[in-house]
Amino acid sequence: MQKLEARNVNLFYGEKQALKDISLGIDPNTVTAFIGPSGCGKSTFLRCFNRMNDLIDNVRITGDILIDGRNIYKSKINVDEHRKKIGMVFQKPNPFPKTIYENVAFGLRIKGVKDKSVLDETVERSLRQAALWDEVKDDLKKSALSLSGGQQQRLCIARTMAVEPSVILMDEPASALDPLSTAKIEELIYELKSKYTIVIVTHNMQQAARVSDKTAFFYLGELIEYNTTTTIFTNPKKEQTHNYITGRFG
Ligand SMILES: Nc1ncnc2c1ncn2[C@@H]1O[C@H](COP(=O)(O)OP(=O)(O)OP(=O)(O)O)[C@@H](O)[C@H]1O
Repeated sequence: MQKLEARNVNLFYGEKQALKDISLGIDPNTVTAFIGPSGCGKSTFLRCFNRMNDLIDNVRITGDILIDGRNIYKSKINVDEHRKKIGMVFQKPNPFPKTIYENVAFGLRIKGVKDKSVLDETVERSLRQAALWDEVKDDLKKSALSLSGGQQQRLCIARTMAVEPSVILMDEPASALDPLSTAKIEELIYELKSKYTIVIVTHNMQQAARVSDKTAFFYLGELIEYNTTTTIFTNPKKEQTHNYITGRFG
């Protein structure tokens, strides 16, 4: 079964249609990149998968979004419960002004977990998965805000993983980072797909080519082409995709 599926999704901000009849399926344990010029709807589409667009006024969505075969817009699901299954990492690292430890433990504390050994284990496991443990293990009581931007972003990934989502959505997770931190995030994305299904919005085409299995190219709210990343970058079927990846627009 596909992990994520969109069927004929249309999205309107007021009168303005931002997504036009988008259908696509994403297999579990893969990395999928959404690419396309600014304003083409990549982030809007990404936000459909955790119902984050619900938080924006005047948004109307038609069509179906399925996660593990379950329609998340139609069935009577608990949206908060659902969002917990879907982790999200944003463009700018957004750690809480708390200690490194408390950032990672946050989701569990909200769930009511109080057992210190459970919290300790989860914090360590999540920081290891986010390839940050060795850098911070002696500083867990320090403020998360004392970390570098790249470390803060890995901390946010650890915080996301601590609550064990099955899907991680990433909206330009490395665009605010230096090349070394970007490389670390890319390595991490590659490793994480054994456990998670990852969808990443990126402006960086080399990044899409490096980390993703499949790539979806969007233009003016339409999904123009969706295929294996190798095909999109070496043998695209549509002229618009070809023009975009060769830098003729966008
Ligand atoms: N909250 C909003 N209210 C109204 N219109 C919006 C809102 N968010 C996005 N839009 C519009 O929807 C369209 C798609 O925007 P979106 O941010 O999804 O594109 P994008 O491809 O992710 O762009 P970028 O690469 O610049 O982040 C744009 O025309 C944008 O102006």
